[in-house]
Amino acid sequence: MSDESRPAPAEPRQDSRVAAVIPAAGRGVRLGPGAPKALRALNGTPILIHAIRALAASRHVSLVVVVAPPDGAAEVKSLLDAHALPERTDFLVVPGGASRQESVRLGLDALPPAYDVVLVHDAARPLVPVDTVDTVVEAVRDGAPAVVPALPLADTVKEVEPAAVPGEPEPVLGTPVRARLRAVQTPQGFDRATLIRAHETVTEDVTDDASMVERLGERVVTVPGHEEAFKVTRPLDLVLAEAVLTRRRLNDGF
Ligand SMILES: Nc1ccn([C@@H]2O[C@H](COP(=O)(O)OP(=O)(O)OP(=O)(O)O)[C@@H](O)[C@H]2O)c(=O)n1
Ligand SMILES: C[C@](O)(CO)[C@H](O)COP(=O)(O)O
Repeated sequence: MSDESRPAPAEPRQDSRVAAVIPAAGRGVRLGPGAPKALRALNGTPILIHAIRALAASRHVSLVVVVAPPDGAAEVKSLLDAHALPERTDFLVVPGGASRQESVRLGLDALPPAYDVVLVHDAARPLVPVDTVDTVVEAVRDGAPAVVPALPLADTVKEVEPAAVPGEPEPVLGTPVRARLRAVQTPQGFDRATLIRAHETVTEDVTDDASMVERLGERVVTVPGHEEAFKVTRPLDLVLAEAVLTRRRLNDGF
């Protein structure tokens, strides 16, 4: 985008209303057979309920839009009724789509007009601390059109030529400088109009919402992520999530 056609930098939006869209429609194939991942239990409570509570814990978030498995909206509504959630937060449930991108778009379609800041948060990141949520909101309110929580990498990363057959050796093409790399998490926070424009414009498959905004040529910034905001993807992640909850209980003294 040329400098002339690029929109002026966003103004701070301190009084903006904040909604969270929680895509929860994935199957959880990498977690192994069973119910859709968001509906599986973590210490006896569905992963989705942990994620909703984590977002609703932020005093900034006044609406949570849950994007349910395509045939699971009624079940998710019952789950929300059955679990204690903050009364100051409104909830909507919509059915999701075949990809994360489509599910997020369906969640955005359901957003009432009053909300001008949108967080997109994976149900699969049930333990994100409220301070991380608040940091993302504050950065958007301070004028960033797109904000991602990010952490430095512990591993060295190689670019490879992916093998046609999984498990076969893969030629290494290069080693990006690790100090310049970040692993990004959710919630990712957006100026609503920017995120909607990104979803209307970008048709390629991407793995997060911020990369759609990057493709518009808009500014995306990072804020510090948190190690407890990890994504429950494989079975070992559930073990880690249970350990984190145990540590929190011990730290809280009950
Ligand atoms: N069609 C889809 C696919 C994914 N998601 C959501 O996007 C988030 C991140 O996706 P991921 O962790 O990859 O979940 P799954 O797609 O369920 O995992 P897998 O690839 O192992 O099946 C999850 O909260 C998931 O529910 C979604 O709402 N709709
Ligand atoms: C959005 C995300 O959580 C950022 O790290 C991630 O890209 C989701 O990827 P997935 O393949 O859908 O798990």
